[in-house]
This record gives sequence, structure tokens and C-alpha cells, in this order.
Amino acid sequence: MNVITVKTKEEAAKKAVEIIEDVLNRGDLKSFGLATGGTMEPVYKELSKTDLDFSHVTAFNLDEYVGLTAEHPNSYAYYMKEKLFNQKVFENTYIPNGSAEDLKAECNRYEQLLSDHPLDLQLLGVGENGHIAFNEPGTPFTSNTHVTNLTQSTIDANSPYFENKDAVPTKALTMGISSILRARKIILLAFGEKKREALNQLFKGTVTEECPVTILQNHPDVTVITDLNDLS
Ligand SMILES: O=P(O)(O)OC[C@H]1O[C@](O)(CO)[C@@H](O)[C@@H]1O
Repeated sequence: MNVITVKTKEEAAKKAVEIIEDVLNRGDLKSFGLATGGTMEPVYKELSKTDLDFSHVTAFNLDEYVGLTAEHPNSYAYYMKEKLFNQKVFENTYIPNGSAEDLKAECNRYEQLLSDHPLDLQLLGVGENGHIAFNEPGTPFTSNTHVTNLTQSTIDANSPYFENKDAVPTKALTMGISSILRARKIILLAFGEKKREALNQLFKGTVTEECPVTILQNHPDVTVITDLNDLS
């Protein structure tokens, strides 16, 4: 695992963009896995400032809340438009449809798209409880795209983005851990004390489904970018 320590989120975003640019310029970025959440905001801000051309790149997002349409301001589809897709043209952009009538069928459709477009690069954040995408503690490492129940920890962490805690959906569609691990290269960003325990587990913990991020110890190409400098 490659670890890059930075002082600020802006510096982290610049480092992430350098890696993305490198993969893109080598012609190795056909399928690009994207994440949401506060962590990714500076990355998309930085990417939007560049003249990088994603018009031959297909984007896949990790997850979406169940019950929110793409027009809902708290949906990840809306987030992606606001933060990146309005600024950068992609060949195609895919996000699980959280308002699909048949959620199981939607998960299967998404997983099929992913196997048709194997991910070259995946951006990842991490939850305070060690979740990656919305794979909460206890999710099998063999999981593909599925419907998940959000834990109270995740609902609490994401509630500042909503009117109140009761407005946070309790379910989501998420790429599975197996879907994520198939990405050729992974960049994980994590900032602030709230992420310390998750990163401690990633660097020093036992690989366990109780802390999903630990599975990245077994991935051959992971770069972690963080402002926590006394960890590894
Ligand atoms: O970046 P944040 O807002 O701390 O969230 C951490 C992770 O949890 C999620 O909210 C769940 O997918 C991701 O969007 C994010 O990568």
C-alpha cells in the first residue's frame, strides 16, 4: 500500500488528480469508479479546473440512497451533476437507480454493466465505521451490488447533509466489496480525526468483514491519501 501524507484537503485533491491524470494520459482510463461524500468534494473541484478530457471515459458511482430520485438534492446523482458532471463530459455516467421499482433487478443490471466495463481506477472514501461505499460492517467480502440497510453510525455521519436525521434514507444500493476489489487501481482519501480508527484498522488491523476497509490490505494497487501523519 502506498501512503501519501498531506497537510490539507486541497493538497490531497491535487495529489489525487495527478494520479488520475497519469492513468488517463497513459490511455488506461476507460472505466472510472467515483465516490461521493464530503471527502470527494475538493477532488471534483480540482478535477473541474483541469483541461482533462473524460469524453472517452465511462463513470460508475459506488452507491445511491434508496427512495431518492436523481432530482432530489440529497441524491448522489444530484451531487455528481453539481460537483462534476456539469463541468466535465463523460462518455457515459452510471449511478445505481435508488428509485427503481425492482431494486434487486437494478442491482443485477448495475453489476452486469460493471462486468462489461471493468474498472481501471476507483476513488474511495471511508466511513467512520470502516465502510467502503455503503458496505457496512458485516458485509461479506464476496458481495456484489446489493441493497443494504444503513447503520446508525452512517445515518448520523451523513445527517448534516439532510434537513434532519429522520430525513436520511435508511437503505441504499451499493456496489459490493467484490465489485470494488475488481478495480485495477484504488485511491482512498480520508481526512480528519473521525477517520483515524478506520485508517488504523486499514494499516494495522486484522482483515475482517467487521471492518470492510481492511480488505484493501489484500488489493495489489492501493494509494491512501490522508492528512493523518502518525498512522502507518
Ligand atoms: O466523505 P464522507 O462524507 O466522510 O463519507 C465517507 C464515505 O461514505 C459514503 O458517504 C458512503 O458511500 C461515501 O460517499 C464516502 O466515501
